[in-house]
Amino acid sequence: MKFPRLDENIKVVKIAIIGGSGLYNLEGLELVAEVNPDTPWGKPSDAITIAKTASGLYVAFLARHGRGHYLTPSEVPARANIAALKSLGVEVIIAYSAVGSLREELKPRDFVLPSQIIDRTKGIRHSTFFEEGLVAHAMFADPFSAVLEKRGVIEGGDFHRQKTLICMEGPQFSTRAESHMYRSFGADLINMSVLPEAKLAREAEIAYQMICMSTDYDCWKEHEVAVTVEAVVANLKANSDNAQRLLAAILPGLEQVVKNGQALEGLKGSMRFACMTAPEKRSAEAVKKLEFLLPGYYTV
Ligand SMILES: CSC[C@H]1O[C@H](OP(=O)(O)O)[C@H](O)[C@@H]1O
Ligand SMILES: Nc1ncnc2[nH]cnc12
Repeated sequence: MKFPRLDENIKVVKIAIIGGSGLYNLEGLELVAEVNPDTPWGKPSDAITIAKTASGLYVAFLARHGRGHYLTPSEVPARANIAALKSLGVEVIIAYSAVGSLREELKPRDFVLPSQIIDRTKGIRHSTFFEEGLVAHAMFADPFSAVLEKRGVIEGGDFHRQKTLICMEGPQFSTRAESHMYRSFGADLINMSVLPEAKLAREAEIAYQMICMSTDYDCWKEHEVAVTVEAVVANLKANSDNAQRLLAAILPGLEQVVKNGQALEGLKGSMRFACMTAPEKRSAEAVKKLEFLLPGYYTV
């Protein structure tokens, strides 16, 4: 399908959805444009589609692994994805992810809102916008947006809440010994995608929440078959209507939060003060790149 480029009628797109494994398109909304912006960190995973909601707001959709799933979790150009969304005006990202469950009570096809993250990626992913002459340290103690919970955007009993998500490198799944170790760490869920996406959203001052769809019990259950892609995909397919319904249910709350200017509570301006590098020591090249993301923050 062909769409017009983002035009002057669409001035700003404040809400974005990142689709993970099995979720490659937005359904039920009128698609009005498609963009594929260049950023100082390259091109995003795929073209970004823009849809219009019933109340006239615009929503961007980006497939994390590309439509057709051609990027491994480690190859996802997370900096370009976040920078491209920011350049459209995005203030809130809802990111979907297929996850393994490390707890009996988090059953396959359940939806889970994680509140914490443990990093088990291996340092091979670009995980910051601040490097090479411009140093900043973002707060990340609470990695997901408090505003979305506080303002009742994501409410109701359909979710497990307050769970810890561990992010592994992949693309291979874990060994049984690793799966047991992650449980002993206190992790409840496992995926390969929340990092560096969540860190970069924080650096870009975008409110970010991941919605996890449990697809398997990984491999910690000694006498049960270990996770396979077939099992993950079967549960994702069975659950795709629920995922789209859930999105439709939270969109009005998201729209309210952005309309009321509440999305960036506690975030807006935070990266100005997180910068450590003295103005005269800032690399011109780094400042130029950061100007794309946070205009006016670091220019001297
Ligand atoms: C298809 S199983 C492993 C794969 O699924 C998850 O992807 P996403 O988070 O984009 O839904 C997981 O993180 C792995 O990348
Ligand atoms: N068991 C698992 N490990 C890592 N990522 C996953 N995504 C879905 N299931 C997973």
